[in-house]
Amino acid sequence: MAPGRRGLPSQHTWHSRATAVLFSVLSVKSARALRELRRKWLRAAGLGTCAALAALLLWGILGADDGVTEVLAHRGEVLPGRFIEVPCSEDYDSHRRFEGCSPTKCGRGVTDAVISRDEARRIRSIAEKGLSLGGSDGGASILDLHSGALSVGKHFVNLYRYFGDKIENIFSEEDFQLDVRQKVQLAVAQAFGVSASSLHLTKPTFFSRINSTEARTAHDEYWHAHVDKVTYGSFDYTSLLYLSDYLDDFGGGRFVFVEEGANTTVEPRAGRVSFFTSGSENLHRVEKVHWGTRYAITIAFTCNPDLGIADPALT
Ligand SMILES: O=C(O)CCC(=O)C(=O)O
Ligand SMILES: [Fe+2]
Repeated sequence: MAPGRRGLPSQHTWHSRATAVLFSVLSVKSARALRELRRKWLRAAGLGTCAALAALLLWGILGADDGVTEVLAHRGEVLPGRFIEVPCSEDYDSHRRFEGCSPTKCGRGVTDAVISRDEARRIRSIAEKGLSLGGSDGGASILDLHSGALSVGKHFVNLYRYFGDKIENIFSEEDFQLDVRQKVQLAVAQAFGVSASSLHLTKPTFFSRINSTEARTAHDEYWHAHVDKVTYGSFDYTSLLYLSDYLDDFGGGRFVFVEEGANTTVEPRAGRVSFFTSGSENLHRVEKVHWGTRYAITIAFTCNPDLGIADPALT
């Protein structure tokens, strides 16, 4: 062996060492890369878990807010009729009873077979015409064709007084000749086993238009749970005729029967009639409308002939 080369690593040995160094550098690098990858993966998994937990929490909060457990009427179905009986509250005992009319059978029903979608469209155009004359500054406007009350800004005006004879240019005789009241009255009477002639239209019976504009006055706060018999006094049977479609015309705005742990919704659909006895067995509210415009009519019936009103007419 040449002395000069003693002690020097052979090419092979050097190469091996270089490879070893390279490998150890690589293995340090790859271990670091692996650690980095694991850290990234853990971070992504952690973020994913957090997002899933947040979504669950949000869903829980929103779900708890609505507490909806059952849908009495889906927007997409066409119901010939659905009726759920519920025990009557004692609310009717503190009012004068009218035999054969005051509720002894209580409950709630929905039908899509009483008012056609075409009728609903015509009625909606009356609501649109009337409400276009005014409208609340907040999200909820009403038009009561019987009393003439119309939301304007933060108040109400009397449509008939305010517009006088011009009203005849706005509404046609035909607008007032729709026999919606009569059809709804028959459906309500039939469902509750009372005679239609014992029911009388009562006030307020009104069109409502709701959008997502922020409330300005208490009149705009339509979303609070309430009992119609308490709120309106004369009501024995409440009916609602919907004039627009949930999720096509507006979002939010479902009707909710409020019960402990078992809320039930009615999803509005043009032509859908929802009706129920007006006592606290049917505590209810309307969800806030998030987008679009929701049109409906509240048509109320009383058993007390003294509290009855005539059908709206051009006065
Ligand atoms: O428009 C609705 O769905 C409900 C209205 C209501 O509760 C009422 O007018 O008392
Ligand atoms: Fe109500």
